[in-house]
Amino acid sequence: MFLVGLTGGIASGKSTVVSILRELGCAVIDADLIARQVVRLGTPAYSQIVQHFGDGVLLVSGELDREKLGAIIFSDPEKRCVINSITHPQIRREMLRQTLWYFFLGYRYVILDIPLLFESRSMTRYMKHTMLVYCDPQTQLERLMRRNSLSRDEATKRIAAQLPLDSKLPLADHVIDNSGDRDNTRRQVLQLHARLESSLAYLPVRITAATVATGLVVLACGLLRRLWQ
Ligand SMILES: Nc1ncnc2c1ncn2[C@@H]1O[C@H](COP(=O)(O)OP(=O)(O)OP(=O)(O)O)[C@@H](O)[C@H]1O
Repeated sequence: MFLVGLTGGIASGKSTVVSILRELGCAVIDADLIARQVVRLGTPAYSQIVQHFGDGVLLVSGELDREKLGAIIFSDPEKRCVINSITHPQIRREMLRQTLWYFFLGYRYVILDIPLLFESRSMTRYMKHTMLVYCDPQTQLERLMRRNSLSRDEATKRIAAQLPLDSKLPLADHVIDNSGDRDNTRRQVLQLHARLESSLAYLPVRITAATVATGLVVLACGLLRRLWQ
């Protein structure tokens, strides 16, 4: 098995591409969803964040106020480090757990949907391939304005808060250009999926796992035989 990191920019079409991949039966791990799950009420990360930042970051329901936390992360690098040091290990652990699950289910490759893959850098080393969901700046702006009912100015500000999509192009192994219609995007996704499915890159991990498993079985059999003698 091998890992494929999927990324893009705000409103570039990541969810659209992920839903096509899921329709094709691909294994997709959603980093954003995991990031929300690890800070749910009652989780260890939730308790640590409340301990550190106080009740001021809570909603009346007792859940974390994600907007407030987002503002802290955005404006204060030191506090951002604290929040990351609390949440990142939990997020990685859950990603690893899901990856292993898909490995045991026999998937050849697993897609990790990580919106800030290239910004955070630490995850790229685990990816055999990276996939960028791209769309041209004008289309990105129009889609963001339409989807979030934003003015041109507001949408421009949100896009400017991220690395420009064009600067991510040279970092990606594969680019899905989502500037056109959905059928066009679907065709590109089908092509890439076929390429990844036919790749033999999944073999080394499978062979290593099979060798280790065989070794463990032989060892266990040897030990049992000794115990019986
Ligand atoms: N090829 C396309 N043609 C027309 N509209 C599209 C196309 N791809 C995506 N859209 C629309 O553009 C908007 C953004 O797409 P999507 O939600 O997939 O992007 P995203 O990268 O997941 O966004 P974000 O990370 O900001 O949540 C949505 O309203 C979606 O319906």
